[in-house]
Amino acid sequence: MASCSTEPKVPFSLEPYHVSTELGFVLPAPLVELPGYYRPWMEIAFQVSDLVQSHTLRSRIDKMPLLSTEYLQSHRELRLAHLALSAMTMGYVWQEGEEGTIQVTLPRTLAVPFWEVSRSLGLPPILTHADAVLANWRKKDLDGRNLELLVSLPGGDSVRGFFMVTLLVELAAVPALRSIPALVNGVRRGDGEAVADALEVLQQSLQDMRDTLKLLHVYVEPSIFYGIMRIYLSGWRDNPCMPRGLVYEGVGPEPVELSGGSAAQSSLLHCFDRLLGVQHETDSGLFLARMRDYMPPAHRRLIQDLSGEPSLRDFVQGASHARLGRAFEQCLSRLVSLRSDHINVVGRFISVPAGRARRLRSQGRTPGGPLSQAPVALEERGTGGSGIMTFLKTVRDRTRDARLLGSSEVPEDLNTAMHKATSKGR
Ligand code: HEM
Repeated sequence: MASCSTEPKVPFSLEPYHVSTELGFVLPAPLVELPGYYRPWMEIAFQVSDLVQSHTLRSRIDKMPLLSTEYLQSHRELRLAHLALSAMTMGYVWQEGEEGTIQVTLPRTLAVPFWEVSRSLGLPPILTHADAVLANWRKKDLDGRNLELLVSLPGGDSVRGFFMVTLLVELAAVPALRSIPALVNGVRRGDGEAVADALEVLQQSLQDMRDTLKLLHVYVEPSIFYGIMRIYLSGWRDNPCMPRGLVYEGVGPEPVELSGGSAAQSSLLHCFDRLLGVQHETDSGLFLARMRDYMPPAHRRLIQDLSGEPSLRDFVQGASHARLGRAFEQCLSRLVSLRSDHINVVGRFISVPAGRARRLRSQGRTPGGPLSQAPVALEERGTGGSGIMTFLKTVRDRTRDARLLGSSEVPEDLNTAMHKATSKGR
């Protein structure tokens, strides 16, 4: 957040940003059906996983009629259409694995409506976090206690586990999102008590997000994630299997490069970084900024607008308010821990199976089970296309760097550097 001394007249509110007080960034009550005209899409979308497994998805999509998008009217209709068309697109592109993509062109009957729906929503024509997680759920029972996915991809229960746990992480963050107006308005007014209260809510949400993230270890099987699911989340940018991108037939002759679906496209941590004054390094900052192009525009605008608010970090530093300082430091410390937990997840779900597959290949053996299907080109890369571990560790370390100088928990190397700097002048 930038420093700014003038106090705007209108209090900050989440109203303009499509953030629900109950569900945060999650789309409330997603539709489960489109008007009957769109049955040819929905019949295929609900069976993507089976059709890929029987290698018949491409031929089904090739025979699909070209439908007009003019009967899609509400935001929720467009979101369901985007989810359905994106799942079909991922299945179409990756049905034959990494070897079978070089010549792929997305057929007109899929490419044209997908392009139009994407343009109406301000989302890119590829599967995003906003599709697979935020708009891909429904209540299974009338009492709403069980949730299920609307549209799935190959990988069985692990796909369900992966998308559902990510959804639960989004829900765990809702109290923190709800406290953003109190936090921003508190800084504007110079009200240390109100800001400390809001930071304590953020701190608790970050802990709840950490606890929820652990569920991945229960509900997702690493070899299924690595060997089967991952390719269907992958995009056609920075991906050696599709170096030139994907041609959207009927849209234009040039291939288009787009990153795959990743929770790096979740708006949560982007907002928390802005609030807490975390500054990312150039390369990782550019990657994260690019991920914002994959978010619903209203959520992207929230992140942008938070950057224009007076700096919370400067406020805390200037306030000499013990509870406020503690709450701020705790938030950063939990955000660092959340990122460290996530690095462990990535180690278990990507680095370990990738290492095993590489070892077997170097011994001239073919990995068995789901690992035999793992895409080799993605070994060192995330589905969003990043070089994984360096990126994630840099992002985590820069979060740590945002801690306040003089904090008792400042890392040792920084203390040493400060000591050297201050003793020079003596
Ligand atoms: C099997 C589970 C997961 C794996 C293997 C995984 C993997 C990755 C990878 C490789 C990246 C680097 C960016 C890219 O290229 O996509 C990334 C980024 C990221 N992921 Fe995950 N992820 C998992 C689950 C989650 C969940 C459940 C969340 C929580 C919502 C999450 C949040 C993030 C965030 C926020 C980033 C951006 C980096 C940051 O801000 O620290 N991930 N993830």
